[in-house]
Amino acid sequence: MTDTEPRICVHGLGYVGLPTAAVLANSGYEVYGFDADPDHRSDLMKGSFDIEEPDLDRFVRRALKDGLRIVSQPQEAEFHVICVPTPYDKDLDRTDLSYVEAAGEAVAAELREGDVVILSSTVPPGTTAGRLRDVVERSGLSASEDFVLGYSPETVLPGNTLTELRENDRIVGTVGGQPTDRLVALYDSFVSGDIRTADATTAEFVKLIQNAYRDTNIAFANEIAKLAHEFGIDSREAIAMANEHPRVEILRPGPGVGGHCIPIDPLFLNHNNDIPMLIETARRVNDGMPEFVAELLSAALGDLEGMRVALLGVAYKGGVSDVRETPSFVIAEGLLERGVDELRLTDPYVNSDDIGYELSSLEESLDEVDAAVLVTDHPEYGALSPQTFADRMSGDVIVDTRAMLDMDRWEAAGFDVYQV
Ligand SMILES: NC(=O)C1=CN([C@@H]2O[C@H](COP(=O)(O)OP(=O)(O)OC[C@H]3O[C@@H](n4cnc5c(N)ncnc54)[C@H](O)[C@@H]3O)[C@@H](O)[C@H]2O)C=CC1
Ligand SMILES: CC(=O)N[C@@H]1[C@@H](OP(=O)(O)OP(=O)(O)OC[C@H]2O[C@@H](n3ccc(=O)[nH]c3=O)[C@H](O)[C@@H]2O)O[C@H](C(=O)O)[C@@H](O)[C@@H]1O
Repeated sequence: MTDTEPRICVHGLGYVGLPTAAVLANSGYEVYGFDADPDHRSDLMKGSFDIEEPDLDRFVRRALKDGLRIVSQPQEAEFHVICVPTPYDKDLDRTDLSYVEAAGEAVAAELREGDVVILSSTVPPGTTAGRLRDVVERSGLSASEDFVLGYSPETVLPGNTLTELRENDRIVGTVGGQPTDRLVALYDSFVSGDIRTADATTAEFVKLIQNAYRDTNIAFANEIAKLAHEFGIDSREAIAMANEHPRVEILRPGPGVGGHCIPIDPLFLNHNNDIPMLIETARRVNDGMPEFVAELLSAALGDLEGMRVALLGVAYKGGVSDVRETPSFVIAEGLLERGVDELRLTDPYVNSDDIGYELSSLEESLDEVDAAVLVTDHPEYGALSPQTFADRMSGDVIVDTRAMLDMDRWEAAGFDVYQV
């Protein structure tokens, strides 16, 4: 980089913004990192944060030494990149865009002619060209003449964020017919994937349909699992055989869909319309899986009243510590409602302090329980030994929602194993 390289202000330093700011700084840019949360800012200034991603710690520390400055106010910069939350307000049935608006106001206060503003948060189609544009134009500058306003969705997979941030293809789109070349140049400078261009609304839409596609496909797998159960068939065997067809690729059934994005983003497509039917139904199918898990357990144990049950895995998917929208909590609530007396939760990746709930070690969780439910597909669970369970459990029921255990081996060891 040279002295003439642009400065970049990243607004929001969470799961997306912090790796983004660090990657930009490590690529040689001068980066201001602004987060609205003062505690998070002061932790970051000390190099401390509780976002767990492979290599992120080292990467952020390196950036903080050279290039990334955590600031208590947004700063003037040639590029503003906005990575703030966009939660879905289920009571109002719409996306909460207040954080995007607040960030837009902060950008407007620092905006100069010629700057580029890029929204990276996931939003309903039309947000950048509508709400965000209105807010940023309060600066007195126009998005079609004086500055460039654009959108570029983030598609990183939690657990593999740093790699995907640098390697995934990207889409960049602008509003007001502005050229995309400066956005392309920015991302091209640190991304090895292809950079595609569109208008901002198309770029917003593409992000949403990617996650709705995955949600819908997982729902299909989950529905197949329920049907297979009904017909007394092994769902995994049937799916593996169906997938031998050259144009069939059914995903893996499981305990439901968790995470910060896939259960939420498809809802953004309903914005100002009532068209989605398939997408909404897929949501309901996936949201119904924790109930199906509870039904499997009830069928195996009879009455759940007074039972002790261990839930293996709290994170929403294997190999991560993220518990946002995790099916484990929904399963736990459902089992308690059905009368389960004692529920033990265990997870090798999650800390009790982070979730405000006491977690047990794997061994403790199994002591004298009537049943164990494997919820999260943590890689470690593939190597579980039936002997450890037999030595500790008082019952012999295992519900394996991820089909990770070798049924024959566990049944030979005396367990009744039920798979989703
Ligand atoms: N977590 C993920 O893996 C992915 C998230 N996304 C999307 O990216 C966006 C951000 O998500 P996350 O990083 O996960 O959220 P997050 O909650 O981890 O981080 C957001 C950060 O923004 C800060 N913030 C809130 N208002 C602010 C403001 N006005 N100015 C500056 N900072 C502000 C918060 O204090 C927080 O630290 C969301 O729209 C999300 O849907 C997209 C792809 C992947
Ligand atoms: C289209 C797509 O693959 N989107 C990714 C997704 O990340 P996320 O970790 O939420 O996705 P995931 O690995 O499919 O997991 C979602 C949930 O679905 C479950 N799951 C996943 C695949 C499967 O066959 N069966 C299944 O039950 C997982 O256990 C998890 O609970 O959402 C991210 C996001 O938008 O935040 C996005 O950036 C990622 O690229």
